[in-house]
Amino acid sequence: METDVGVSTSEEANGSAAKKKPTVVFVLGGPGSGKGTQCAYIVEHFGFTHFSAGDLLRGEIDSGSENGLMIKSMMNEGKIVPSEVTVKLLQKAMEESGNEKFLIDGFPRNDENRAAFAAVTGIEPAFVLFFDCPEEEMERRILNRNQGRDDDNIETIRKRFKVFLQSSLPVVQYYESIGKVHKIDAARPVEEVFESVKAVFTSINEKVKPHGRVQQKSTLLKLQLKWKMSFLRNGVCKGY
Ligand SMILES: Nc1ncnc2c1ncn2[C@@H]1O[C@H](COP(=O)(O)OP(=O)(O)O)[C@@H](O)[C@H]1O
Ligand SMILES: Nc1ccn([C@@H]2O[C@H](COP(=O)(O)OP(=O)(O)O)[C@@H](O)[C@H]2O)c(=O)n1
Repeated sequence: METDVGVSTSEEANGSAAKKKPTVVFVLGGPGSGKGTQCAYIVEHFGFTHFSAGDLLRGEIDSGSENGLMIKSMMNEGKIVPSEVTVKLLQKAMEESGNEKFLIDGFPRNDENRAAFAAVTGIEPAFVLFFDCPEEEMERRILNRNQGRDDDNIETIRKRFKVFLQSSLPVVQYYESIGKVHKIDAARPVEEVFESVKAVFTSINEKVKPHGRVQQKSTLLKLQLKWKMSFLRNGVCKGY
């Protein structure tokens, strides 16, 4: 079992004493692309805590909260629930978890989600996993899912696909434009998809290990500082 994935924050890389922010990986993809399935494997191998925005919203409905009815009717229409509600649920879940590495699945689903999360938590994702899957395959998977979800009917599924194309894909494109997306071909058997996912997490691990680039750079800076101090103390500091 590999557990190491700790994606260092800029604070860590600079060696400053600033409070370490949690590592967040956003897991995106159309409805039925296999986000939840793959997250379960990632948790098992890499020690993340997984939160599904959809599950948190369904939990809110089941808890009988005052937002429950509003959430239920929006989900039944395949619409995106206001960010205020979803971000609050995610923030609370992260705070209560005791972990500092999170997979957040099905979020952000639109630009409002993305901006609200950044503004409220101050956290930017370490990277984004994007499960790329053709619509016909996603539709087949959802219709076979059998989880008794009210929104897994053909009419709502089509609405969710439309919302995905209009609102969620632009978020993926935004993260692509800043080089944060790892795109995975999700139209393969579960085990094959996970091999690709594993490769992403393993390569991130490699980059932040003691002999990785980030660490080497900060070690070099520390050494340079040490030399300068020693020259200064000995009064032979010329040209530095
Ligand atoms: N690679 C795959 N091939 C075939 N079926 C899959 C694959 N990944 C997931 N499934 C199945 O498809 C359905 C949707 O997967 P799920 O993980 O719930 O998707 P999402 O979280 O993206 O909505 C589930 O019934 C799941 O067992
Ligand atoms: N960030 C999010 C995530 C889900 N949702 C709602 O929850 C529904 C189900 O999302 P989900 O992630 O559980 O399931 P999939 O559509 O990915 O299969 C969405 O269609 C939205 O109505 C939301 O409003 N905002």
